[in-house]
Amino acid sequence: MAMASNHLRNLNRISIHHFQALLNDTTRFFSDAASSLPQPQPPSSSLKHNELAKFAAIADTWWDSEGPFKPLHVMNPTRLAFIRSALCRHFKKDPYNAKPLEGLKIIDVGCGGGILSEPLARLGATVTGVDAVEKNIKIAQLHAGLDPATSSIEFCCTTAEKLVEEGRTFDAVMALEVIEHVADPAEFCKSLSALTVPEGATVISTINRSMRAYATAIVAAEYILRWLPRGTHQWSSFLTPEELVLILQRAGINVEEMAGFVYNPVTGRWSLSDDISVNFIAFGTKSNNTE
Ligand SMILES: C[S@@+](CC[C@H](N)C(=O)[O-])C[C@H]1O[C@@H](n2cnc3c(N)ncnc32)[C@H](O)[C@@H]1O
Ligand SMILES: [Mg+2]
Repeated sequence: MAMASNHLRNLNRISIHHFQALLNDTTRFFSDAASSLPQPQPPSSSLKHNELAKFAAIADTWWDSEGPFKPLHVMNPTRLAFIRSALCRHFKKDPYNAKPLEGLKIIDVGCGGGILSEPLARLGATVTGVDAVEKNIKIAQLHAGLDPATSSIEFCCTTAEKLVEEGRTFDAVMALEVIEHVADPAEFCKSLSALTVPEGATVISTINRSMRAYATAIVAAEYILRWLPRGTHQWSSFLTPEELVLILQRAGINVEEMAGFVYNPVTGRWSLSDDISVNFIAFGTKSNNTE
């Protein structure tokens, strides 16, 4: 596992170099300030425009592993380990295979710059990444296009609910660090469920609405350590694990596994833990008799 995460980190380092050069060449692409703002959207159950504007404002830093998305980059090997093992177990795939997710159609909802979509594709999955911010999708396409192993990812600026209207379905649906930014979490979960095939899997990660989360994920991360821009998270928008389990259950998804992510300030690494008091991830499956 250590070797795998070093490999991922190296890939990241190589690609950031090429990516910065490509990004410089395409400044014209992004120079129009208006294009960095989310365009007016038709009414939609999940969109919260002030949340989208926050991500549009820092979109060109997605692949800067020392920038505002550093926590996601550092957390990525840990959350990927959880997803990989849960998907392999559920879909009876060999976790020791070089491409254990081969044959699975996976959607990454709220994919941002593609930090999760890319390693999922490298594990063999057929990946679709969607995000409500156009600029994120352009960055994701540019970055994934640099590597033949990720260039086949389908990126699209859209929402889960629009894909439901189009009748799209996937073996596994991911929404990592997104639900705390949507307008209506219960409706969002219904859309994620509708995108999941019967007996498919849904994975959600988010931040617990606990006092510890207020102290660490907001006060420390935004105001003391300045890992994230101030105002990134609203404590009142967080869901407790119990609330998430309930709204997923009402949407037809049974949560089968949950884990916490815990940060070690000495090593600067995240690890999986039973402690779900701050960051947590839930793996659920859709029962056979729901739509
Ligand atoms: C914290 S980022 C997480 C990115 C990615 N999932 C990851 O964990 O690496 C949240 C992303 O969700 C997107 N987003 C927020 N609300 C959305 C919605 N209703 N539909 C689709 N994307 C949304 C934002 O534009 C942003 O890129
Ligand atoms: Mg967040």
